[in-house]
Amino acid sequence: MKAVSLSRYLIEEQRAKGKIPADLRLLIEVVARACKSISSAISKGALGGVLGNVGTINVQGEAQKKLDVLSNEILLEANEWGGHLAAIASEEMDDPHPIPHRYPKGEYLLVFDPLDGSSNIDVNVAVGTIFSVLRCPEGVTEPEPEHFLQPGVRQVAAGYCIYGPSTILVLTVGDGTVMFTLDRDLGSFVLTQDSVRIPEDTAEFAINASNARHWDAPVKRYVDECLAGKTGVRGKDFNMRWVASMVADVHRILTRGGIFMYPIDAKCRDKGGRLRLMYEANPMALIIEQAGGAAHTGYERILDVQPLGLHQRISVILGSKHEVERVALYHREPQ
Ligand SMILES: O=P(O)(O)OC[C@H]1O[C@](O)(COP(=O)(O)O)[C@@H](O)[C@@H]1O
Ligand SMILES: [Mg+2]
Ligand SMILES: [Mg+2]
Repeated sequence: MKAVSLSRYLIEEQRAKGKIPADLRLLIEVVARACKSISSAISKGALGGVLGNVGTINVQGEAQKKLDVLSNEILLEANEWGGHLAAIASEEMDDPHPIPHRYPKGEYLLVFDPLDGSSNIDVNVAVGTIFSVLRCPEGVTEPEPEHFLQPGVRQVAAGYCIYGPSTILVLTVGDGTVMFTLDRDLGSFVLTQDSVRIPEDTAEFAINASNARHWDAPVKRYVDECLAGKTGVRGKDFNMRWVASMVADVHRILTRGGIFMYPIDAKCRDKGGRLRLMYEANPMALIIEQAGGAAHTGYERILDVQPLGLHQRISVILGSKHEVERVALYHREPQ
């Protein structure tokens, strides 16, 4: 069977379902091209001089890694001349980046986490890029931060690229979730999984257990019940995994099911949570829902949250549907 490249897939989707306008297709292709460059830089490791810190602090107050900065530059450079965008926002930039020579029809807003899982770069563990595409509101010529503040349901596309043993691009345009693997010999992303489906049940959970003493009661109850295994109320043993790269933890869930939690807790309550709404929670929530999973804060569906800030943080509980529903139920029940 002939390999289906990302470009061919997008063109066929555009023709068959009219789902992907030409501008959006080109925008996704530009992002994918940038991800190939990031993948290449990462694979060089110490030989490419890309490990370690730069010595600067980003808008989140976190030390920037050389690869955070480089990935951001690669994505900016690729997209600012693409002509399909009105503005770009990133984890690594305080404010939106305007497009210098905006094509009159540049009607999209691109938001990204250029390098997710930064703490794993120097130890050679999988990292990734997460992106979200929104429509620029009608009549807006110079987008301001407020124009990005649209609930996740309004995303027209979302995806991530994981740089692991292989480089895989996962994409949704709101019509299912698909995966492409980078063929380094051909230099192109090739479709390797159509219609990704997450099993509704699971016996695997992911949470940073070092925060256990800060957790709220519903999360503690859920994890305690998993840990009790066969002898507890769940009547089955659970496995636990935590990569500390959201892309890698989400990728495992898309591949074999599971639940991922970075819930709001006493430690991060004043910030609203740990993970970022616009370029981590929202794109991942769309990808997960489009694969039959669920994504919740514990109190509401992530995609329904009205963002209040570009770099807003939020509680995240996502993955196998029945497990996410169970955690949400524990949040509703009186403790
Ligand atoms: O350090 P912790 O608590 O394990 O947090 C890990 C989480 O932080 C993140 O690395 C944050 O992403 P960035 O590297 O883009 O800041 C997530 O990918 C991951 O789920
Ligand atoms: Mg991240
Ligand atoms: Mg990051």
